[in-house]
Amino acid sequence: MGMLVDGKWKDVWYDTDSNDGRFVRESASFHHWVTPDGSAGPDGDGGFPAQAGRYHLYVSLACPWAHRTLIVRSLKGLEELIGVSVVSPLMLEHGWTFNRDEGSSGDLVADRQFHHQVYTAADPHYTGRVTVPVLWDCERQTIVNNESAEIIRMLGGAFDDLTGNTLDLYPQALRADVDAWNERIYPAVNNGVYRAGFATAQAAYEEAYRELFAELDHIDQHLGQHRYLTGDRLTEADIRLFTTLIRFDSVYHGHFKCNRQRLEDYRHIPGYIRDIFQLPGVAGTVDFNHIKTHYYASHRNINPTGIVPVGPAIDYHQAK
Ligand SMILES: N[C@@H](CCC(=O)N[C@@H](CS)C(=O)NCC(=O)O)C(=O)O
Repeated sequence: MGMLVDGKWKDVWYDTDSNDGRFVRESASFHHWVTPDGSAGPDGDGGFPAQAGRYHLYVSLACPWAHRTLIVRSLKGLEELIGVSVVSPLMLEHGWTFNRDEGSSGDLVADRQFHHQVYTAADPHYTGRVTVPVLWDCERQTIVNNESAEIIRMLGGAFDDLTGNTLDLYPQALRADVDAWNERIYPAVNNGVYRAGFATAQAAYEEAYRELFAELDHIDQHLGQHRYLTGDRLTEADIRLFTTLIRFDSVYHGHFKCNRQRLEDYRHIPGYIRDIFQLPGVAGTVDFNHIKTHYYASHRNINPTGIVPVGPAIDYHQAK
């Protein structure tokens, strides 16, 4: 685990000391946009037209942020257009690395050894964290974007003329509602589990824990009346929430001490998780071996033995 400083790898853990023991997630650094015709995206730059075979995703199957991009790639029928390289689940002194062990693919673009080499290929003087997901442009040999929220938005629309897929995960009429859910779910839930798990002070942990379960209670209540967050239509807000929920009972409940209760003990959340898990193309993106191995065996400051728990035994294929 570490970061790049002026293009050089440094093995350092997150700095929580300067924030009273709180984990503060760094913002992503690459914000270019793929657009249907290469015209300028929200960043104001153009030059990234949607084309089959041009873009490539670097993901970890363990990572909830990267998982969002795999689900949207699948739901939007982009498997043939956008390739994927899967890193090793272990993230240790070199950060994310490439190998071809169980479920990992190696770097299918340039056979690199370390994921940080993808970043220095884009910017030899890059300073910052080296994260997944990354959307790579094989033609310009650079990182288009490394923010999952933006990548799923692009995958959700930019390639529609090529695929003919019209599923709209950010429909105009629901945008305000989707934005509002995203805004409350990111700090309390998506990042909330990390704020609890990576806290290095009791008060910081408890603050995150309280906000997390208050929001989960709210969501459970809401799902008593609605199939999805914004009503009867699946949107990107559901996908963003799902990738945290599917990891919760296996990892966050124990490893990150988010243990007031399991999600399976809620009334409506278990059915919601299964609803999304069982949508065509979603279950194949979920890999509990990578998920559990990554968290329990990579964060040695939290779990020094690196032992990966065998359970829990939860069947997401069953109706609930
Ligand atoms: N804002 C980013 C966050 C991505 C992120 O933090 N990914 C984690 C994996 S779950 C990572 O690569 N961490 C490595 C690090 O922080 O050094 C996104 O949503 O794409």
